[in-house]
Amino acid sequence: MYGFGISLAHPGTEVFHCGVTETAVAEPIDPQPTRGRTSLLLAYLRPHWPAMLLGLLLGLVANAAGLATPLVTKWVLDTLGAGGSLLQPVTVLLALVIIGAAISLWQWMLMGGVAERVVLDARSRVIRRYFAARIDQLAGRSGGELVTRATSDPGLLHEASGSLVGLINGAVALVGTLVLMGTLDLVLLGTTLVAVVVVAVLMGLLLPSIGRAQEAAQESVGRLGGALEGSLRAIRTVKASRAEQRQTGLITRHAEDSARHGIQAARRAATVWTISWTGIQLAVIVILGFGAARAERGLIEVSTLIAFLLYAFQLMGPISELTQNMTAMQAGIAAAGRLREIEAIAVEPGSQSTGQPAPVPAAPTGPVGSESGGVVLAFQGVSARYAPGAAPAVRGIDLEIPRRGHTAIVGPSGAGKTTLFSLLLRFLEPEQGRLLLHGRPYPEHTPAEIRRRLAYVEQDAPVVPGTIGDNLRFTHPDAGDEELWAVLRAVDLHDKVGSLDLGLDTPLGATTVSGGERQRIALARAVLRTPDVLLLDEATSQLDGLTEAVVGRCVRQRSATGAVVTIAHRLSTVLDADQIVVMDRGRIRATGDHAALLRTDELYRDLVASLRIGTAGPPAAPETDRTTGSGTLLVPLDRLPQE
Ligand SMILES: Nc1ncnc2c1ncn2[C@@H]1O[C@H](COP(=O)(O)OP(=O)(O)OP(=O)(O)O)[C@@H](O)[C@H]1O
Repeated sequence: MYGFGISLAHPGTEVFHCGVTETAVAEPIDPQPTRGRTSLLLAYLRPHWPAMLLGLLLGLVANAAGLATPLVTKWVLDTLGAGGSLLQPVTVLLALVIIGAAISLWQWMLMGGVAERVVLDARSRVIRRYFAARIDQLAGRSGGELVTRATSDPGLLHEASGSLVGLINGAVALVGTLVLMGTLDLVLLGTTLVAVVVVAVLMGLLLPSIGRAQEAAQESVGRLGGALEGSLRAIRTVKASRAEQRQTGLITRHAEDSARHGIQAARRAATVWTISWTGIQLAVIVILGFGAARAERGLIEVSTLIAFLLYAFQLMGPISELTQNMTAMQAGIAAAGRLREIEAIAVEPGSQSTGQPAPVPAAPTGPVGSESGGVVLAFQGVSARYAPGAAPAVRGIDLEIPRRGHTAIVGPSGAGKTTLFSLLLRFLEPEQGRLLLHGRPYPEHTPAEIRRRLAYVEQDAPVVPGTIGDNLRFTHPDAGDEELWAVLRAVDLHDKVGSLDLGLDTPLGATTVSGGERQRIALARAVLRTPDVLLLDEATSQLDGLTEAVVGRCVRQRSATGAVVTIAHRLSTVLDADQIVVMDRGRIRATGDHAALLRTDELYRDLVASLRIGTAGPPAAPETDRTTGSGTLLVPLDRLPQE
């Protein structure tokens, strides 16, 4: 009946990867002191206190009905012995049973609802926090581990949510039972107390170790999630490296660890229960022997002995309740500690991670500020690093992006090109210097205000879950079908999508489109209502000629009326640029156009050579010094499943 689910828990052992320092909320959580950790659990329960209070009251009433039952049974027996009418005592007995059952049912349903709402609250808070978090706070953690925190850990609060009410109810029922036993016969009570104390001591010794084993099991589940998610994401590499067995063994070991700790917890729980039951049963036998002897000597009535035995049998109820709720509370406390770690993740300025979603800022009505002249974005003496103490990723960057035209950033791997984009998108804050948008310093804008003026195409061009239409509308959910077809035309996907049975409603799995098509879908999303600046991190994998031509066309069209900044890996892109920025070891080494840089900058000449970009020769298939980190996916869009 009272199972010990292999439940959950995880001490807050993980250390935060804490990047930039501006936030005050990323304090590490001390996982140890139990009192402090209990308050973490209480924080999740607090919003539900009115329902919990009602649950407690209902539980106490049901307890009272249960406690009165043996006494009324004695009344029935005494009336029977005296030859009186049984109508009244039997009616009271029946009423007690029915009222007790009805109230227990109500309490059960009420607390079940509370438990679900506690879990929902916790899950919603974690999800909100993830999407409000600063990129650097999530980047250092495994995706699987983060998913476990949103799915499995809040589930552990389910049982724990009723544990406080259960503990109070159980304690009241235990004390009430003992007191009523005392009113019946003190000698028999003494015998019972010995059994209760033995059981309590054993439980006190074993229960904490059950909690610890459950925590260890949950930690292993978290590691399992992290390793599994990472390996599945790299499944092509895993298979190409013939590492299936190795990965299976590695990940299964986490599952085995979890099972080992779970089995430990189950064994200890079984021991506790066996000892408790046996202890109470032995006590009942002793009470029966003692009681019979006392009844024989006329020291107590037989009806008193029967009532006492009924209480003795009932004792297991509150003891079970206490044990079960203490176990659930241990698991809940550990889960609350893990969830609190997530709540301590630093969020971006202006985000509302704990309340309702942030209000959508007003649509841009045009360039902000006129003081910036022809410059849309500017870096002024910017230095940045990814973690305190790490080497700066970029240093002393001074750069202006004109309102119109194409700026291409080139440089060897690790030169800091992507870091410039991270700073522009406010994924990373500068340590020194400042950035300006339309002449206004970045801190005067929220990240959302800045990002709504930038369109960004990631190098890997990930598709988001959903249909082709969902992907295109991701930035502007209100875009109409006409707008979508227009951008599909712009990236030459119009015919292909048009030939699909479901058209824009075709589901788009990340593994069902080729790398080039993914790039074009991402580009289409970015050029739909393109704002002031298009940021394009060019794919390094060899893309098909059509995609390259489409990208070049979009860049040219866009740069005629607005600003385009590319991290360039292709001849055509570099040649097209109005301004080329050469980066090396975190610094801007030279700026100019292709011809000027070829004349003046040795590194640029080397880069050109390594890309086989000849001033005379035809565009070559680029060979780059970067790896893309993404596999090229080989099923073309026109062969997507038609449903
Ligand atoms: N998330 C990160 N955490 C810590 N260091 C990082 C992170 N991202 C980049 N770096 C470091 O910052 C420096 C600049 O990296 P960045 O990614 O900007 O270079 P890049 O020119 O874009 O290189 P690539 O062409 O290989 O992508 C490198 O030394 C890199 O190791």
